[in-house]
Amino acid sequence: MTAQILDGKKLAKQIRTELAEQVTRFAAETKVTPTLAAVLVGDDPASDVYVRNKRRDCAEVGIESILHRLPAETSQSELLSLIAKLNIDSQVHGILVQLPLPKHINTEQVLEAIAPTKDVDAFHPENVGRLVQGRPVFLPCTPHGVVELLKRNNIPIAGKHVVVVGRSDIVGKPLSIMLAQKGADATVTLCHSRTQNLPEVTRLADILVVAIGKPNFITADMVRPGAVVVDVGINRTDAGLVGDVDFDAVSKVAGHITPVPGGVGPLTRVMLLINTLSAARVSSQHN
Ligand SMILES: Nc1nc2c(c(=O)[nH]1)N[C@@H](CN(C=O)c1ccc(C(=O)N[C@@H](CCC(=O)O)C(=O)O)cc1)CN2
Ligand SMILES: [Mg+2]
Repeated sequence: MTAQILDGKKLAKQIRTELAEQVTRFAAETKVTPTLAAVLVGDDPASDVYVRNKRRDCAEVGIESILHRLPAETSQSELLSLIAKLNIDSQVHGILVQLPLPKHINTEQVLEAIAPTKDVDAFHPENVGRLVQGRPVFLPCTPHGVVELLKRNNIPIAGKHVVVVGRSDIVGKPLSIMLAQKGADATVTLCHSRTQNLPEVTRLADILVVAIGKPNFITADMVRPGAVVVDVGINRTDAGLVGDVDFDAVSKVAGHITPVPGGVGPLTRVMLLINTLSAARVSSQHN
């Protein structure tokens, strides 16, 4: 068997085309251009690429983006005061602080300083709480990207057993909550580094989502034949960019599989655009 490829790059392009029309209509009706402030601290090369790509996506759909590039030595209070300024700037609808931040910065405190109404990453505790309670304002970008990739490829989720490997705040934790929520209705198992007999558990999955940051960790024997495999990992190795799934081996067993690159990553970026437009809509209703 050869798995069907879930092409995130193509789908992201299609959603951006839809979004461009929505942004044009919104701007015509309100005379407001949705605007994202991107905060990049330090010189992590990967973060640099991600922020550049996000800003290119914004330009493509008609969202304005403003880059605030700060040196690695920026202090906690300098960063907090920039966020305080962006919070009260009525021209700014969304604030994105690219992670990871330098080690000396208290990331939790920074994320909590972003106004929840401008928190287009949905990392603020208020937005995480709203997600858990099933009344989100913004959905977190990568988990939303995973769900959209499944839905738009007509992969049923309701009643299916989804095994999520990795319990990060950005991916595994929120994704497992979203999938178990009413409306998505999956049965979810969340696995992590202390899970016993991991291959036995992953083999139970109708849909296996992996987000652990370990190159080629998921091997063919860990996947039930015909399962849907979603690889959220992005690992830079000597062999280039690879996911958490051994793509060549697993694609011989799985029914569907996402590639890396070109799978979940491009959808993560699209969901940020959706949240920025949504933040601008809410803000214009209040003005
Ligand atoms: N503030 C945030 N920081 C981080 C997030 C996030 O959602 N918000 N997630 C990751 C990084 N990330 C977005 O910021 C991200 C990573 C990768 C991609 C992507 O499109 N990947 C491409 C490959 C690009 C490459 O060559 O590296 C792909 O998979 O095809 C998008 C977003 C941590 N930080
Ligand atoms: Mg820190």
